[in-house]
Amino acid sequence: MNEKTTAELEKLRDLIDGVDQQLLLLLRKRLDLVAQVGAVKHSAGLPIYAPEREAAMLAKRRAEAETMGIQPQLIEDVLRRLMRESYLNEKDVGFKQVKEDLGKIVIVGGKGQLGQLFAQMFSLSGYEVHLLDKDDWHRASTMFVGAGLVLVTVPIAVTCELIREKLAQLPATCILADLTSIKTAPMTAMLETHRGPVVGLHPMFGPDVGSFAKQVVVVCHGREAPAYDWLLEQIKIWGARLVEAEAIKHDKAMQLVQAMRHFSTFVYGLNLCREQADMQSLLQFSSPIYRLELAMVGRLFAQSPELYADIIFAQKDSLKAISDYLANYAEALTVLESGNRDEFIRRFREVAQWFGDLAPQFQHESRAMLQSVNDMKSH
Ligand SMILES: C=C(O[C@@H]1C=C(C(=O)O)C=C[C@H]1O)C(=O)O
Repeated sequence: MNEKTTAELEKLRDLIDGVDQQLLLLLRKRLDLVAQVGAVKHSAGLPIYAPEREAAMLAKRRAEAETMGIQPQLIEDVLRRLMRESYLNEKDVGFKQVKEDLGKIVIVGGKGQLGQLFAQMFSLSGYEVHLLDKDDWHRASTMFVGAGLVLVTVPIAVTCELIREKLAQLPATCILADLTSIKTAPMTAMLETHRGPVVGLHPMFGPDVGSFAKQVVVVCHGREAPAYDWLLEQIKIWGARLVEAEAIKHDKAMQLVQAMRHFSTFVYGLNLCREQADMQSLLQFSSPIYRLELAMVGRLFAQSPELYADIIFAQKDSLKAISDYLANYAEALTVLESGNRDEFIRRFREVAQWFGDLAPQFQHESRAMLQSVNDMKSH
């Protein structure tokens, strides 16, 4: 670089630094305004997440961007990232308490990660929360006196037994709820053990989400829905979307959504390990999609093996879903072995047709994800 270029670049870079500093000031200002919105919502008992407001705001800003010669997607990306920040910050203000005369909430398995997350959300909403963990059963009967909600969030393998053996003496008006990732067996156990209101919940996210905004919670109705309506309302105020489901249908979906997928991910990792794959060069040569794939596989092994064993072993019928996958894999392999390229293409088309409009939609979605993956690279 000659001196002139250096000087020119330096001048322009100073100006850019100035603009970025102004952006910071504007961000500070926006965060403060959002905090005020949070306070207003808190006192009015409004949900943290306002999808209509977001859609209207995004549409307006996109149109304005267009007239200014800015890619609409750029402002949309920036605003969506800012809105994520808003959910996190609004959360700190706390939430409206929907049911003020509930009495205690006891979280069984309260020291687990999901238990702690729910404990935090209930506390932020003004409820009196008690945690009951493995070593606390000697105090359980006193803890259950005056409880308005007992929420079970223990490993799947012990859920039903624990419900039947330990939760038979709850106050009659107390709500019994669980967060287990299968629903049929725990629902049956709760309904058979407790005479009062029963509801099954399955949060479709892990404990590391910063906020409930836009997250999905599956609801399986048990008994006396009006008694636990406030609980569903409360979860909506936290920003989550509730999806009602029949326990059997939910469990069937989980054979694919959870058991089959986690098991395939496990085998993918197992294979990399057995093959002694050279991770450094895989990373070096990775395209964005492969980087994302490695991240999704690798993140499994950063988590608890017991948790995943529980999820995969939870339903006997998952074995069928997984065996079918293996059969399809083996059969597709024979196409490859026979060198029948036309047959491969025929099947490819068949699957593409089956995906229909979803295939291009997924391509569009994944493009944005892949760009974020690439943005995250620092060298
Ligand atoms: C700030 C608000 O709350 C949330 C955050 C928004 C934002 O950051 O602009 C917009 C809508 C809400 O999901 C609001 O309702 O205006």
